[in-house]
Amino acid sequence: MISVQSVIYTYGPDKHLAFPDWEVEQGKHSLILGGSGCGKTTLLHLLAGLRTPTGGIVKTAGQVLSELGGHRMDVFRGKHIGLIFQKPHLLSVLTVEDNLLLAQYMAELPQNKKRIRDVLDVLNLSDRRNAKVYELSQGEAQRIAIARAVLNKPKVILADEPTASLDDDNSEKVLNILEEQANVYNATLVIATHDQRVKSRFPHQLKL
Ligand SMILES: Nc1ncnc2c1ncn2[C@@H]1O[C@H](COP(=O)(O)OP(=O)(O)OP(=O)(O)O)[C@@H](O)[C@H]1O
Repeated sequence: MISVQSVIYTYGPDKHLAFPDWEVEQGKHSLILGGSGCGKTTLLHLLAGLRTPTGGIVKTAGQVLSELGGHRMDVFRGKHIGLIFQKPHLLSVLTVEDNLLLAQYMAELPQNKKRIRDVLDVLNLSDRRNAKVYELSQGEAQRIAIARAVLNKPKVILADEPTASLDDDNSEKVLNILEEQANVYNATLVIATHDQRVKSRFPHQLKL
């Protein structure tokens, strides 16, 4: 579950963002919508604990994030929050498997190659396990980023414009996988987007 109460974020003297109060129950899916510059990415960063609000309370996976700091926040994020960005942000010189091992390590979880194989299987990416990331297509790399986001069975999945750079086919695939994976783990799924192809699929929406 996530919730945002009286949250403001200040980038500087001239840039104050105020967010409406908002809640998404455990296992539900929602979109964050709004024009360019309205604060969609900022809100996702607040929900992921990548930024600290100037005021108000952000709860993600039932945890008030301001109660966690530094290293504890990093481990909490690694264990309970799956993050997907517009670009995959994988380490391109490493193999797919090594990128996923790194995600387990960062969350202080034991190395579990079987779990990695299982996730890659589900996403139809088993044959790419030993490929270097720079050898992947854009669509494959985005699906690996989803594999990494769901690897540690997070309670919340946050995706920032996950389909922006994809064609219709890959966009459809990525949305199906995101929804399926969120359902399998009963994770709360939040997608920030202005992609029309995404808007029509999710009735629960926050407009900024
Ligand atoms: N690091 C920063 N320093 C100062 N201002 C920033 C910074 N990051 C974002 N902003 C400003 O904060 C506002 C919200 O930015 P944000 O990236 O959250 O919007 P967005 O809705 O995700 O936009 P887009 O759809 O174009 O990606 C914008 O006006 C932006 O210029």
